[in-house]
Amino acid sequence: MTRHPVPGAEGLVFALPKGRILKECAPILAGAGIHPDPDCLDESSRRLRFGTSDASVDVIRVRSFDVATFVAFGAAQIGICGADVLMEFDYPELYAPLDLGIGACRVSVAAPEGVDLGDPSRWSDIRVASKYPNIARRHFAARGIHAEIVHLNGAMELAPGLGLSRLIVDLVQTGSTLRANGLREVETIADVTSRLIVNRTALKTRPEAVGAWIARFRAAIARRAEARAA
Ligand SMILES: Nc1ncnc2c1ncn2[C@@H]1O[C@H](COP(=O)(O)OP(=O)(O)OP(=O)(O)O)[C@@H](O)[C@H]1O
Ligand SMILES: O=P(O)(O)OC[C@H]1O[C@H](OP(=O)(O)OP(=O)(O)O)[C@H](O)[C@@H]1O
Repeated sequence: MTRHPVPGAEGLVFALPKGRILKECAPILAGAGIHPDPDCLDESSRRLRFGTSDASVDVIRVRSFDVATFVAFGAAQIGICGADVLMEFDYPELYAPLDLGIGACRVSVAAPEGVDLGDPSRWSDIRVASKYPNIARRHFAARGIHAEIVHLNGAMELAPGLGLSRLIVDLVQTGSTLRANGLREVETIADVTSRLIVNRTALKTRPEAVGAWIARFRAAIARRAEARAA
Protein backbone atom coordinates (compact mmCIF):
# COMPACT_ATOMS: atom_id res chain seq x y z
CA MET A 1 0.00 0.00 0.00
CA THR A 2 1.25 3.48 -0.83
CA ARG A 3 2.67 5.36 2.14
CA HIS A 4 1.15 8.74 2.72
CA PRO A 5 2.61 11.65 4.58
CA VAL A 6 1.38 11.86 8.18
CA PRO A 7 -1.67 14.05 8.53
CA GLY A 8 -0.92 17.68 9.22
CA ALA A 9 -2.99 19.99 11.40
CA GLU A 10 -6.04 19.19 9.28
CA GLY A 11 -5.54 15.43 9.50
CA LEU A 12 -7.22 13.04 11.90
CA VAL A 13 -5.71 10.45 14.19
CA PHE A 14 -7.85 7.37 14.79
CA ALA A 15 -7.03 5.31 17.93
CA LEU A 16 -7.58 1.55 17.71
CA PRO A 17 -7.26 -0.95 20.58
CA LYS A 18 -4.67 -3.65 20.10
CA GLY A 19 -5.77 -7.06 21.31
CA ARG A 20 -8.98 -8.94 20.77
CA ILE A 21 -11.11 -6.11 19.33
CA LEU A 22 -8.62 -5.11 16.65
CA LYS A 23 -9.52 -7.82 14.14
CA GLU A 24 -13.24 -7.28 14.72
CA CYS A 25 -12.72 -3.58 13.96
CA ALA A 26 -11.22 -4.22 10.52
CA PRO A 27 -14.45 -4.88 8.56
CA ILE A 28 -16.17 -1.92 10.23
CA LEU A 29 -13.25 0.36 9.35
CA ALA A 30 -13.35 -0.91 5.78
CA GLY A 31 -17.11 -0.33 5.62
CA ALA A 32 -16.55 3.25 6.75
CA GLY A 33 -13.81 3.70 4.12
CA ILE A 34 -10.67 3.48 6.29
CA HIS A 35 -8.09 1.00 5.00
CA PRO A 36 -5.05 1.07 7.33
CA ASP A 37 -1.65 -0.17 6.17
CA PRO A 38 -1.73 -3.99 6.44
CA ASP A 39 0.92 -3.86 9.20
CA CYS A 40 -1.68 -2.29 11.48
CA LEU A 41 -3.54 -5.62 11.80
CA ASP A 42 -0.33 -7.59 12.25
CA GLU A 43 0.13 -7.77 16.02
CA SER A 44 3.76 -8.78 15.56
CA SER A 45 4.57 -5.41 14.01
CA ARG A 46 6.32 -3.10 16.45
CA ARG A 47 5.03 0.04 14.75
CA LEU A 48 2.37 2.02 16.61
CA ARG A 49 1.28 4.58 13.99
CA PHE A 50 0.10 3.68 10.52
CA GLY A 51 -0.97 5.48 7.39
CA THR A 52 -4.28 4.66 5.74
CA SER A 53 -5.71 4.78 2.24
CA ASP A 54 -6.89 8.28 3.17
CA ALA A 55 -3.93 10.68 3.33
CA SER A 56 -5.76 12.76 5.94
CA VAL A 57 -6.20 9.87 8.42
CA ASP A 58 -3.56 8.03 10.45
CA VAL A 59 -4.27 5.12 12.77
CA ILE A 60 -2.52 4.52 16.10
CA ARG A 61 -2.62 1.15 17.85
CA VAL A 62 -2.65 1.39 21.66
CA ARG A 63 -3.90 -0.53 24.69
CA SER A 64 -7.64 -0.59 25.01
CA PHE A 65 -7.66 1.58 28.17
CA ASP A 66 -5.34 4.06 26.50
CA VAL A 67 -7.64 4.59 23.49
CA ALA A 68 -9.96 6.54 25.79
CA THR A 69 -7.08 8.58 27.19
CA PHE A 70 -5.60 9.47 23.78
CA VAL A 71 -9.02 10.61 22.54
CA ALA A 72 -10.02 12.40 25.77
CA PHE A 73 -6.84 14.49 25.66
CA GLY A 74 -7.24 15.24 21.96
CA ALA A 75 -4.08 13.38 20.90
CA ALA A 76 -6.43 11.34 18.72
CA GLN A 77 -9.76 12.70 17.56
CA ILE A 78 -11.61 9.40 17.04
CA GLY A 79 -11.26 5.91 18.45
CA ILE A 80 -12.85 2.59 19.28
CA CYS A 81 -13.01 1.13 22.77
CA GLY A 82 -15.18 -1.00 25.02
CA ALA A 83 -18.01 0.53 27.06
CA ASP A 84 -16.22 -0.96 30.08
CA VAL A 85 -13.32 1.43 29.51
CA LEU A 86 -15.70 4.40 29.09
CA MET A 87 -17.50 3.50 32.32
CA GLU A 88 -14.26 3.17 34.20
CA PHE A 89 -12.82 6.56 33.18
CA ASP A 90 -16.01 8.56 32.67
CA TYR A 91 -14.07 11.23 30.75
CA PRO A 92 -16.36 14.24 30.12
CA GLU A 93 -14.35 15.03 26.97
CA LEU A 94 -15.53 11.83 25.27
CA TYR A 95 -18.66 11.52 23.19
CA ALA A 96 -19.67 7.96 22.26
CA PRO A 97 -22.25 8.32 19.50
CA LEU A 98 -22.25 4.80 18.14
CA ASP A 99 -22.51 1.22 19.43
CA LEU A 100 -20.44 -0.88 17.02
CA GLY A 101 -21.93 -4.16 18.23
CA ILE A 102 -18.55 -5.91 18.55
CA GLY A 103 -16.64 -7.09 21.64
CA ALA A 104 -19.81 -8.17 23.44
CA CYS A 105 -19.26 -9.20 27.06
CA ARG A 106 -20.29 -7.96 30.50
CA VAL A 107 -18.70 -6.51 33.62
CA SER A 108 -19.63 -8.79 36.48
CA VAL A 109 -19.03 -9.52 40.11
CA ALA A 110 -17.70 -13.03 40.71
CA ALA A 111 -17.09 -15.09 43.83
CA PRO A 112 -15.55 -18.45 44.68
CA GLU A 113 -17.72 -21.43 43.74
CA GLY A 114 -19.31 -23.11 46.75
CA VAL A 115 -18.49 -20.35 49.26
CA ASP A 116 -21.45 -18.89 51.17
CA LEU A 117 -21.06 -15.13 51.07
CA GLY A 118 -23.93 -14.51 53.45
CA ASP A 119 -26.63 -11.91 52.85
CA PRO A 120 -25.19 -9.10 50.65
CA SER A 121 -27.63 -6.61 52.21
CA ARG A 122 -25.75 -7.11 55.50
CA TRP A 123 -22.28 -6.43 54.05
CA SER A 124 -20.65 -3.18 55.13
CA ASP A 125 -17.05 -3.69 53.99
CA ILE A 126 -15.68 -6.01 51.37
CA ARG A 127 -12.38 -6.37 49.58
CA VAL A 128 -12.65 -6.64 45.80
CA ALA A 129 -9.91 -7.26 43.21
CA SER A 130 -10.41 -5.61 39.84
CA LYS A 131 -8.83 -3.82 36.96
CA TYR A 132 -11.92 -1.57 37.10
CA PRO A 133 -11.47 0.20 40.49
CA ASN A 134 -13.97 2.98 39.74
CA ILE A 135 -16.69 0.70 38.37
CA ALA A 136 -16.27 -1.66 41.32
CA ARG A 137 -16.23 1.10 43.95
CA ARG A 138 -19.31 2.83 42.46
CA HIS A 139 -21.20 -0.45 42.17
CA PHE A 140 -20.78 -1.34 45.84
CA ALA A 141 -21.18 2.27 47.06
CA ALA A 142 -24.61 2.36 45.36
CA ARG A 143 -25.54 -0.54 47.66
CA GLY A 144 -24.15 1.20 50.73
CA ILE A 145 -21.13 -1.10 50.85
CA HIS A 146 -17.61 0.22 51.28
CA ALA A 147 -15.41 -1.72 48.87
CA GLU A 148 -11.69 -1.77 49.43
CA ILE A 149 -10.34 -2.20 45.91
CA VAL A 150 -7.20 -4.19 45.13
CA HIS A 151 -6.22 -2.86 41.72
CA LEU A 152 -4.83 -5.61 39.47
CA ASN A 153 -4.10 -5.46 35.74
CA GLY A 154 -4.97 -9.08 34.97
CA ALA A 155 -5.40 -12.54 36.50
CA MET A 156 -8.01 -11.21 38.96
CA GLU A 157 -9.40 -14.74 39.08
CA LEU A 158 -6.51 -15.77 41.33
CA ALA A 159 -7.32 -13.23 44.02
CA PRO A 160 -10.10 -14.97 46.03
CA GLY A 161 -8.30 -18.33 46.18
CA LEU A 162 -5.16 -16.68 47.52
CA GLY A 163 -6.95 -14.56 50.12
CA LEU A 164 -6.32 -11.28 48.31
CA SER A 165 -10.03 -10.45 48.06
CA ARG A 166 -13.44 -12.02 48.64
CA LEU A 167 -14.82 -10.95 45.28
CA ILE A 168 -13.61 -9.85 41.87
CA VAL A 169 -15.08 -7.50 39.28
CA ASP A 170 -14.04 -8.53 35.77
CA LEU A 171 -15.23 -9.08 32.21
CA VAL A 172 -17.17 -12.24 31.45
CA GLN A 173 -18.14 -13.53 28.04
CA THR A 174 -18.51 -17.31 27.96
CA GLY A 175 -17.78 -17.72 31.67
CA SER A 176 -15.06 -20.27 30.93
CA THR A 177 -12.30 -18.22 32.61
CA LEU A 178 -14.35 -18.02 35.81
CA ARG A 179 -15.16 -21.75 35.71
CA ALA A 180 -11.55 -22.70 35.02
CA ASN A 181 -10.56 -20.83 38.16
CA GLY A 182 -13.27 -22.06 40.52
CA LEU A 183 -15.39 -18.89 40.43
CA ARG A 184 -19.05 -18.16 39.67
CA GLU A 185 -20.74 -15.05 38.34
CA VAL A 186 -22.77 -13.43 41.12
CA GLU A 187 -24.14 -10.30 39.47
CA THR A 188 -23.90 -8.45 36.16
CA ILE A 189 -22.95 -4.79 36.59
CA ALA A 190 -23.24 -3.78 32.92
CA ASP A 191 -23.42 -5.23 29.43
CA VAL A 192 -20.52 -4.19 27.24
CA THR A 193 -19.95 -3.66 23.52
CA SER A 194 -17.40 -1.52 21.72
CA ARG A 195 -18.18 2.11 20.90
CA LEU A 196 -17.00 4.68 18.43
CA ILE A 197 -15.71 7.59 20.52
CA VAL A 198 -14.81 11.13 19.53
CA ASN A 199 -13.22 14.07 21.29
CA ARG A 200 -15.99 16.63 21.98
CA THR A 201 -13.73 19.61 21.29
CA ALA A 202 -12.61 18.14 17.95
CA LEU A 203 -16.26 17.59 17.04
CA LYS A 204 -17.03 21.24 17.85
CA THR A 205 -14.00 22.74 16.15
CA ARG A 206 -13.93 20.40 13.13
CA PRO A 207 -17.54 19.37 12.70
CA GLU A 208 -17.23 18.64 8.98
CA ALA A 209 -14.32 16.22 9.32
CA VAL A 210 -15.25 14.52 12.60
CA GLY A 211 -19.00 14.58 11.93
CA ALA A 212 -18.46 13.06 8.48
CA TRP A 213 -16.58 10.13 10.01
CA ILE A 214 -19.33 9.53 12.53
CA ALA A 215 -21.84 9.48 9.65
CA ARG A 216 -19.70 7.01 7.67
CA PHE A 217 -19.44 4.68 10.64
CA ARG A 218 -23.17 4.97 11.30
CA ALA A 219 -23.87 4.00 7.67
CA ALA A 220 -21.38 1.10 7.84
CA ILE A 221 -23.07 -0.26 10.99
CA ALA A 222 -26.52 0.08 9.40
CA ARG A 223 -25.33 -1.82 6.30
CA ARG A 224 -23.89 -4.60 8.49
CA ALA A 225 -27.18 -4.87 10.37
CA GLU A 226 -29.15 -5.02 7.09
CA ALA A 227 -26.80 -7.67 5.67
CA ARG A 228 -27.21 -9.77 8.83
CA ALA A 229 -31.00 -9.47 8.75
CA ALA A 230 -31.19 -10.48 5.04
N1 LIG B 1 -13.86 -12.15 26.78
C1 LIG B 1 -14.22 -11.08 26.11
N2 LIG B 1 -15.18 -11.15 25.20
C2 LIG B 1 -15.54 -10.09 24.48
N3 LIG B 1 -14.99 -8.86 24.60
C3 LIG B 1 -14.04 -8.74 25.50
C4 LIG B 1 -13.60 -9.83 26.28
N4 LIG B 1 -12.60 -9.41 27.05
C5 LIG B 1 -12.44 -8.11 26.75
N5 LIG B 1 -13.31 -7.69 25.84
C6 LIG B 1 -13.46 -6.33 25.28
O1 LIG B 1 -12.24 -6.06 24.63
C7 LIG B 1 -11.58 -4.95 25.23
C8 LIG B 1 -10.10 -5.20 25.18
O2 LIG B 1 -9.85 -6.37 25.87
P1 LIG B 1 -8.46 -7.11 25.68
O3 LIG B 1 -8.56 -8.34 26.49
O4 LIG B 1 -8.06 -7.19 24.26
O5 LIG B 1 -7.48 -6.09 26.29
P2 LIG B 1 -6.97 -6.00 27.75
O6 LIG B 1 -6.49 -7.36 28.19
O7 LIG B 1 -8.01 -5.31 28.58
O8 LIG B 1 -5.82 -5.01 27.50
P3 LIG B 1 -4.31 -5.16 27.78
O9 LIG B 1 -3.84 -6.39 27.03
O10 LIG B 1 -3.82 -3.89 27.21
O11 LIG B 1 -4.21 -5.27 29.26
C9 LIG B 1 -12.18 -4.82 26.62
O12 LIG B 1 -12.10 -3.50 27.09
C10 LIG B 1 -13.62 -5.27 26.38
O13 LIG B 1 -14.41 -4.19 25.90
O1 LIG C 1 -15.84 -15.38 29.99
P1 LIG C 1 -14.70 -15.65 29.08
O2 LIG C 1 -15.14 -16.00 27.69
O3 LIG C 1 -13.73 -16.64 29.64
O4 LIG C 1 -13.90 -14.26 28.89
C1 LIG C 1 -13.50 -13.51 30.01
C2 LIG C 1 -12.02 -13.28 30.01
O5 LIG C 1 -11.67 -12.51 28.84
C3 LIG C 1 -10.87 -11.43 29.27
O6 LIG C 1 -9.55 -11.77 29.39
P2 LIG C 1 -8.56 -11.88 28.15
O7 LIG C 1 -8.76 -13.18 27.45
O8 LIG C 1 -8.72 -10.68 27.27
O9 LIG C 1 -7.19 -11.87 28.84
P3 LIG C 1 -6.54 -10.77 29.81
O10 LIG C 1 -6.68 -11.37 31.18
O11 LIG C 1 -5.16 -10.68 29.31
O12 LIG C 1 -7.29 -9.47 29.68
C4 LIG C 1 -11.40 -11.10 30.66
O13 LIG C 1 -10.48 -10.35 31.41
C5 LIG C 1 -11.67 -12.46 31.25
O14 LIG C 1 -10.53 -12.98 31.89
